[in-house]
Amino acid sequence: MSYKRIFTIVLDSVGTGAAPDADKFGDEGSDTLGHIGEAYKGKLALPNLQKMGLSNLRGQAIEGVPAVDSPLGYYGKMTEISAGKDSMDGHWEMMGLPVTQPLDFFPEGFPDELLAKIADFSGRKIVGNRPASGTKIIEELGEHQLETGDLIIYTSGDSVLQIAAHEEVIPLDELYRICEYARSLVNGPKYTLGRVIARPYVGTNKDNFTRTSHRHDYSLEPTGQTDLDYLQKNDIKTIGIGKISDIFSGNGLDEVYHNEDNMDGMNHVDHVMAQDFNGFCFVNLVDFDSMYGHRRNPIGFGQALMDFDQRLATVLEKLKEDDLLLITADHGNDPGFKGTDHTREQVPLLAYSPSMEKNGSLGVRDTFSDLGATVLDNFNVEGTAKGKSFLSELI
Ligand SMILES: O=P(O)(O)O[C@H]1O[C@H](CO)[C@@H](O)[C@H]1O
Ligand SMILES: [Mn+2]
Ligand SMILES: [Mn+2]
Repeated sequence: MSYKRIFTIVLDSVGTGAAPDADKFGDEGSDTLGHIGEAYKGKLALPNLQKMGLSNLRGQAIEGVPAVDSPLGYYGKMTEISAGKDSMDGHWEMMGLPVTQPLDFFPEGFPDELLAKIADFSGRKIVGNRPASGTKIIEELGEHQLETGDLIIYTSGDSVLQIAAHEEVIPLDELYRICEYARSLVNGPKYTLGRVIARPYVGTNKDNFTRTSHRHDYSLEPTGQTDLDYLQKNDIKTIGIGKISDIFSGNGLDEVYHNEDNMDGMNHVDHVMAQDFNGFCFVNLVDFDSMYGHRRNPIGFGQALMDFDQRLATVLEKLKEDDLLLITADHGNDPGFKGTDHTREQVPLLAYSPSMEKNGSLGVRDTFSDLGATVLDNFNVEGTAKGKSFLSELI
């Protein structure tokens, strides 16, 4: 059987337990879903994800979300082979391009030489220059920025250079120009960074600074062809919702929607589901990560999962016989864990189509690339040859 439309929803950072190589990242014991369940003390309710087998795929069920006797479809986990644990690593790997060369990251701050160029280009001084939480650093340096117009540059455990800028001090078009310039400095060979991120915010003082949805990610150009490119070349329609287009620098996508937030993302999913097409719709919902994971807020994270779960009900209802829905994640971001960085975890893999006559386990996949391999297999397209299709297991 082949499906006419495949929808893949990436719940950004919704990991399901430490990966076998978590020790290399200092992430042993991390478990995003498990620790959210614990924080809710049995009150987490995810009826639709539960029906799909969200706890069946785990060794230990999420508190409040028991495993079910007969899941709707197929369930499993995927292990990441990429060198990093950022969104880019996860999504590129899903699309057959694992990031095997570690990218640069700067736990001690960026080299002076690099910052001097950004200061020269922008005519602004630079403050910050260290790993930090984005909300904490604007609390700390935002008022200084209001007074001086200095740029706030910071990083994290990921390969990222982030520029926080008050929208009324450094207007968006200026911020975006500075970020584009910074991007041009970190495309290798000397410095290779996964992402430059514009982080605009508004507010009058440190107690009310709020980041806006005008965030923009400038990713490294994919270093090779991805499954998206192969699909597109073979006239299979490709649609990106949320930050998918940013992550692939627009490559391999026929149609693109940006999200204001998760619910807006689900509106886009509903909109695309109402269209008739033959192809692949790749969705990223980032609020889990940016609003709750990095903020180490398990209650907010759980609420965002419950909100998603409600919207999932409509998606499940509207799926057609020849549609396939895949739900997964790109890395962990355990809100019960130390620090504020992503966590190296395995990710859930849930597969459902109303045409399925059976259910069962897809096991633990050796790489996220199995997802892209399955999509290519379905549309009969030759691609990167990374990953192993599980299409024939879905019956
Ligand atoms: O703390 P904020 O600014 O949300 O930053 C986070 O967002 C980046 C991209 O996900 C991560 O690398 C982490 O630094
Ligand atoms: Mn991510
Ligand atoms: Mn993140």
